[in-house]
Amino acid sequence: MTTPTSRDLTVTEVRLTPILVADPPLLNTQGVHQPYTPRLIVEVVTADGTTGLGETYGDTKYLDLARPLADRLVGRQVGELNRLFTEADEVAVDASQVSGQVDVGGLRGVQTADKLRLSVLSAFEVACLDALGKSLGLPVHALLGGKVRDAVEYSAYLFYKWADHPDGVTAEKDDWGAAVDPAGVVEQARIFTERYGFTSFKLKGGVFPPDEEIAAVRALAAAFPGHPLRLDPNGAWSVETSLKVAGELGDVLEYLEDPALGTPAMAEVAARTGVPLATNMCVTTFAEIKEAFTRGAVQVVLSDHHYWGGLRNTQQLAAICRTFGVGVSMHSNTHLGISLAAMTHVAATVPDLHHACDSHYPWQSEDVLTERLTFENGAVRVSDAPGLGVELDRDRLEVLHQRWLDDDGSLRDRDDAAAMRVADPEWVTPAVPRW
Ligand SMILES: O=C([O-])C(=O)C[C@H](O)[C@@H](O)C(=O)[O-]
Ligand SMILES: [Mg+2]
Repeated sequence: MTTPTSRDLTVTEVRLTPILVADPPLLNTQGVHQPYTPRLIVEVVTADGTTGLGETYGDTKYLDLARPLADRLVGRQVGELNRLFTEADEVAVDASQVSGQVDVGGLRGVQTADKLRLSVLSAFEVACLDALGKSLGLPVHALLGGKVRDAVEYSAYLFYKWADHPDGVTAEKDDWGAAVDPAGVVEQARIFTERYGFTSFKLKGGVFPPDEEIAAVRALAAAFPGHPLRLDPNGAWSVETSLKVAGELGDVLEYLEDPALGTPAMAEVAARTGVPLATNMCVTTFAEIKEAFTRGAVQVVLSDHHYWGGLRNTQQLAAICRTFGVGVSMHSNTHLGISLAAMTHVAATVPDLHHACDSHYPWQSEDVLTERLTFENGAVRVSDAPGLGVELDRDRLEVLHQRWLDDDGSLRDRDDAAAMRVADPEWVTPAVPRW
């Protein structure tokens, strides 16, 4: 009989490294992406020398919470995941950071103290699971109950886009070219299929008047007949505009994502169209589920382990969705490979995942991993290596952290409207509904 090796999984250190990563000039209803976007890399180190990795938003209000939460983790066992949540509840959130605030990109739904805590906590939970998995020799999906699929399908995340950031702005060059009309969107979709094999397409809308976006989706439908298509204007439309778009695109859309803002408007749209509605804006917290589901406001919830508070909460969300007959898939914000790995592990464990998940990863030319994750036929293979199955490139981390240190503060909080004002000084965040 073999004696189990004793491992000391006490957390001895939590390293927090804010970084700025290159982001192309992607357009959304708020404005344009900054040339560099903030992320926070979390490393949880245990007494047996294992390091677990996590990643979350890197804006100041997330960083301000991360330090007190990290301090509470030291001395705990990495397996004490439930306690993370009770500890987090005790960390105060500055009310001015949340009350009445639109989030940093204006795109992530309601702001609450709890959601802010959960967004930070998600990175700690993932890092603890990574450390635990590495130490036990088990992949994260096994710690979550095991995978039900070997690969997770993602969709091409199409954006209206300028060829370059505005003149005079320091930025990394990208090779995607511009996409500001239907032909440009179709060309971008072709590049996505050639490079990554995606077969579903989501267009980020709310940028141009709805007729132009309808034309772009029609052009996609003609170029990729029968492929699942989605359009997401981030709540930029009125109920009547949403219904007009649903009427014109109903035959080609897999779903319409957050056409109008908030549960009442979504419920009204849902009641008057047969096109399924998806959301990552009106249901982003457990508290919002009851009203939205009982009113039939959404047919697909796009989970996001960052703002739902980690991988296990994502599984709980999926179970609630299943109970109500609501579909589940995944939302994505500008993220790196650690989060893509985490998304892939949890997605692999969700039995009824019937839609390809979103991922911004192809837009992120920079990462902190020794090896980038890859898409094959539009899917990421589920790693069976211990933990998340990714490795930190400390030199890259240092370079991207140095960029954050060198920044004068103007890029440390994502602000798409401010980035737009560089090109158009008159730009103000559009009032909603915009159309
Ligand atoms: O609704 C969505 O899918 C998003 O908000 C994803 C991203 O935030 C995207 O819109 C962006 O970064 O411009
Ligand atoms: Mg969305």
